[in-house]
Amino acid sequence: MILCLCPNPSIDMYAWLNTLQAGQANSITKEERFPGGKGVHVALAVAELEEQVMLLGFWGGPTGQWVKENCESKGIECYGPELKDWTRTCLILKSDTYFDDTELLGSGPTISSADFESFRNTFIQILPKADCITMSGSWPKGAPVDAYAQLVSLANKAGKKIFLDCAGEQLNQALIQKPFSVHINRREGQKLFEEESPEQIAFLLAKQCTYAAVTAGADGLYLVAGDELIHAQCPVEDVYSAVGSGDCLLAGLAVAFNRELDIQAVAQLAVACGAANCIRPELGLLYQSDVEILKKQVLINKSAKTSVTNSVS
Ligand SMILES: O=P(O)(O)OC[C@@]1(O)O[C@H](CO)[C@@H](O)[C@@H]1O
Repeated sequence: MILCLCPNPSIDMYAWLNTLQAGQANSITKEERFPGGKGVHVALAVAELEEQVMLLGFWGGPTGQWVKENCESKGIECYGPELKDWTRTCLILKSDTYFDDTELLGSGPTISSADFESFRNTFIQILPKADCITMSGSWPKGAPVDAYAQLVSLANKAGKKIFLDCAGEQLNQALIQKPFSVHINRREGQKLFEEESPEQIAFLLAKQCTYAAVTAGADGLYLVAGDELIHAQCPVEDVYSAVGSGDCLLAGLAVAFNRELDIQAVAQLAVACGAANCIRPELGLLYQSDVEILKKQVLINKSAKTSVTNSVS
């Protein structure tokens, strides 16, 4: 059983536009809605890979119910406090010709300390049922800055493997607790370590966790464990959208570790899941049939640590 946390779910809406001009009325020519928020995507991908899933989130108003019911219809067990404030909408502006995918991220409802306590208590209650835990995405306003750190500490004490994907101060605080696996993208790594190379970022990150996963867009995944580096890439043509592919990659990592696959097979499944999301129009979703085909196309390189120049604070 994999427990996925999504503190700030969303309705992700693709809005198609022919043009986009600030200060003008712009017509949306087509709109599509999907259940979203990083942890919701992870949970849906894990369910598609035929693992049992629990999903813990804050569910706000009718929009929150819509996301929750969508997940329940896929067999996902949903938990977490209900809020009066509505779950956010994240807009992904799409255009065939005019611009690249442009995201407008809602900030979501504001939670109280009682709401956070309720979330934390539910986490403690369901933790014994989980074999491993994914924690990903932002927190709603009002959450403590060490929200993930508190939950990582609880999960570590219970001996559960954590797969963490977050940014900023939540990440800094959580790293102090040494989560099992940390997943960041290259951009976040550059900010964190002032280092350009994804390999070096992964080695630096690996000082604070057992497995460090750094994604670099089309350049794939750099996965470091101790002195060992795996670089895995899955070349795909006709990328529809990369939004949500990091979430699907995280789902692949958690599922592969949970199945106790060897490290190369972990990297292979993870990048195939990320690529499977890119080729389909459904935002943040993947199909197992695509994953099986893409797994065979994954290119893997294994090497040992050479030199890391920066030091980690
Ligand atoms: O604000 P967060 O939670 O960090 O990220 C939100 C988000 O960008 O992440 C998903 C794509 O990865 C989308 O569902 C959503 O728009």
